[in-house]
Amino acid sequence: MSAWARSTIHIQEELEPKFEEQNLQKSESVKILESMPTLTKIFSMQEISQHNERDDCWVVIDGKVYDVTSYMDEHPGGDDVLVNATGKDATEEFEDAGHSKDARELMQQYFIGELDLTPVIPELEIFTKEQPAYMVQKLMNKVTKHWAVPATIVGISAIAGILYLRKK
Ligand code: HEM
Repeated sequence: MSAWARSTIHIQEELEPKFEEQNLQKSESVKILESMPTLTKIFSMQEISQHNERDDCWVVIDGKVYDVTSYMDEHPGGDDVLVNATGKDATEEFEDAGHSKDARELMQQYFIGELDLTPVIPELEIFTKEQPAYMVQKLMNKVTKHWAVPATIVGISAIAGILYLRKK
């Protein structure tokens, strides 16, 4: 589980069992906290795809992540379809199966978080303080590699110059 996911555990999830265990009254501040929108856990596709077995199965439908492990035996569509739906966005397959309104309500029980939709930014070339030295080095490498081009230009110019002067 990512650090971000760990740090965004639902307040309710944390507090409810403790209150029940100790038979405590909730204070006003706790009630206010509970009425506030809770933070959703965010999972990367890489992390989600590790839960791809019958006894540990997460699926992604419409950007939402569901832990369907405990639903395996009850799923009318079978357990295989759920296992096969792991590691990818299974929205299309879910919709193709024509799930009823009841099925859509039921799935809320298995909701555990959302898919991280942050685009992966390609690593940018980092220019350091040594940039001028780096550029000179790059230029030198190019000249060493393609020395024949400037040498030919200089040679042709010299021959043309000599021929021109001789003509005069
Ligand atoms: C939390 C997730 C899911 C829940 C709660 C769920 C629930 C259900 C339920 C209740 C049914 C019975 C028909 C209905 O009432 O619509 C069903 C059927 C089915 N589901 Fe799911 N489902 C889930 C995910 C999926 C996924 C991800 C797939 C495919 C990749 C899938 C494929 C099917 C299929 C093929 C059927 C059988 C349809 C038929 O025989 O008519 N389900 N599901």
